[in-house]
Amino acid sequence: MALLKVEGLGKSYTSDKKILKNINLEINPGEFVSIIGPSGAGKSTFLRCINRMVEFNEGKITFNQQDVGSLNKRELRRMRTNIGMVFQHYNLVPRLTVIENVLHGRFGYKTTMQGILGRYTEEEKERAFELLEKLGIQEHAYKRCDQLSGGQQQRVGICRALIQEPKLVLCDEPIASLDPNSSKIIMDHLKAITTELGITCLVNLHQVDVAQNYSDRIIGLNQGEIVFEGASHQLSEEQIHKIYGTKTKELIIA
Ligand SMILES: Nc1ncnc2c1ncn2[C@@H]1O[C@H](COP(=O)(O)OP(=O)(O)OP(=O)(O)O)[C@@H](O)[C@H]1O
Repeated sequence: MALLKVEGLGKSYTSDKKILKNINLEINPGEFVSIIGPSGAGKSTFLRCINRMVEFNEGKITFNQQDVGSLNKRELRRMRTNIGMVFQHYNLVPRLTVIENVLHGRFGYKTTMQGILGRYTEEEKERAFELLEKLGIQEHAYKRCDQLSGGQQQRVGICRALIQEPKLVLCDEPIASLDPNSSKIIMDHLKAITTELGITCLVNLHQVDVAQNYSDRIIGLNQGEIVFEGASHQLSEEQIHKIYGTKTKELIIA
């Protein structure tokens, strides 16, 4: 059974323009799926509709057998503990330490007061260190996040998402601010750890070659519509042209 089912999804921010148009798709447990498409295609909007960071106007989203659109505030908060997010600009608290930022991923499980006081169990702290170790940054645990490189900060962002014990991780252009070396490290880690933990991953990407290298499946968005959906090896030059409206792959990657 699909972990995520999207039916007839539509989103407009203003009355004169539809950003997402009749999006239909299913994501199965354990899949690694990339969404590609030109700037403004609606990739971020789509990702944000899934956990209702952005409210959608039309259609239905079913996550983990729950009708996302019908959840009240409290139910939504509970559902969001099952969905981790990784952002382009990491969204860490720069003046806090690495370990504190990772533990923030447990916020959804805490009362407001526990969260404010930073009350975490020994088990949670141990898990945070385990994840930092898996991502190769345990030696930085007590450094302030703003002392780390971009690639290291993104690894903290991934640890923070994973400590939630999510069923799904949504990654919104996780390597857009990184150089090619750091990008490879991040994608390798993301793929390896989500595979190891059996976590489903939905990733917005600008780089077609990266999507092809890491994904089980690729979804191509153009002007708010799905214009391609298939296994990575099915993405031909012609399909890429259709997604981006360009003639060569070089133009897209540049
Ligand atoms: N909060 C908002 N209010 C109004 N319009 C918005 C808002 N957020 C996004 N948009 C518009 O929606 C369209 C799609 O934006 P979105 O960020 O989802 O695209 P994208 O494919 O992720 O683009 P990029 O790759 O550049 O991040 C754009 O035209 C954008 O200007």
